[in-house]
Amino acid sequence: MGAEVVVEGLTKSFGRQTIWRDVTLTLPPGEVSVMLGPSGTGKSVFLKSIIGLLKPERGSCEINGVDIVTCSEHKLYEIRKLFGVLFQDGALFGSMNLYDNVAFPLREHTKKSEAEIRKIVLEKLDMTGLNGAEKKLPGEISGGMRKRAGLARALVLDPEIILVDEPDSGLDPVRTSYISQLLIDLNTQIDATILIVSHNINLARTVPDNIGMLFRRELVMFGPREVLLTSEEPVVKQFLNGSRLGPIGMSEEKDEATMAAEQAHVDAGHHDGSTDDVSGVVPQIQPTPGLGERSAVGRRLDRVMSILHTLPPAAQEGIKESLTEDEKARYGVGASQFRPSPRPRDSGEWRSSSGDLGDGEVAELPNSSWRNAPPGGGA
Ligand SMILES: Nc1ncnc2c1ncn2[C@@H]1O[C@H](COP(=O)(O)OP(=O)(O)OP(=O)(O)O)[C@@H](O)[C@H]1O
Repeated sequence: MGAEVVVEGLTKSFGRQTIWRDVTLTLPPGEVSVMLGPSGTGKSVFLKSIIGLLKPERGSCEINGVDIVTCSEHKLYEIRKLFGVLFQDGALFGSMNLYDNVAFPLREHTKKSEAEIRKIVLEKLDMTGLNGAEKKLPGEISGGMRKRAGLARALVLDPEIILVDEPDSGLDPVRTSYISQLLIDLNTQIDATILIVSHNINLARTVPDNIGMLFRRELVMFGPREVLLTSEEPVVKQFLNGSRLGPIGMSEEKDEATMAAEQAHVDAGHHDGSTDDVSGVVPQIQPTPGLGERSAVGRRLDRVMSILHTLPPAAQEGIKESLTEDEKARYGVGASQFRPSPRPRDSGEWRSSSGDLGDGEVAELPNSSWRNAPPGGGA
């Protein structure tokens, strides 16, 4: 199973520009999480901070008990070996064929023989659907293939945590669906913790177990997918519907007068720019038949059911509706005596800033009805 990543009170600035502050969340081990946010909100900066390529000014990011913000360079080097990273463009070496690109980390960081390396490289190329393409140069293949080659390379050191920066960038919707399926299949096969940074709505709706969103220099939310997908929070609704109506503007956030003018424009019959009316909890992508079940699914269900009473009512409904009859019986859903058992403080629970929540209580967002998980909280 992949490693847990516990982020607490993380703040990152460049000079006087704060990118985000006080970000607190837990990436549950072996689960898939997506960090959403409009362009420029610091998603890539977040990803680079988690792997220690950038140093946040405050807060901690603990992996296997090591805080990568304050640990020594030596420890950081060791922790980085747990990671596989897919950068936006695949970050392949242009002069090397795919085989050598994928073999590169093994030749650099291990003492494996060429025969062992060959076995691993061919296995990872197979997992990413690149059988037979090993002699191609990055310049000779499509963007989607380059991404998959980048993923194959990210897999060769058997990572416990995979970070994926905008897997959909530059891809058409169909290729984006394929890469979404591939990410779920990889999670099924290796049970790694996966964090995807993206602003692709379809990917966010269908791939992750947990979703977070960065906006206005803070983490607006982070929690089980059902929380964000059923959220009435204006910024979340606007983002998920790709609409001009809401607090997100062309570049910076909008003032109230602009929002009112835009609302009047739409009320007068003009289109708001959104492309679909999908709402609520849509089904999550399942592993390709033959690969078996994702181990994360059962673990996540236990975890989510144990914090169900702390979630917003719409999210609770979404989760209950997705349960099979067996699951309902197992968790006592529908029975009047249903009351999930409390979990330990650092179990990745969704919670409010005021601490633990009781039945029927809800968490709060800054300036709105729901809040991100504060210190100790998370997915
Ligand atoms: N090394 C750096 N030095 C100074 N500023 C930086 C650095 N890296 C990123 N930034 C700034 O941090 C902000 C957030 O950038 P980031 O690339 O993380 O956004 P993003 O949410 O990933 O955007 P997009 O969705 O467009 O990729 C931007 O204003 C960017 O200019």
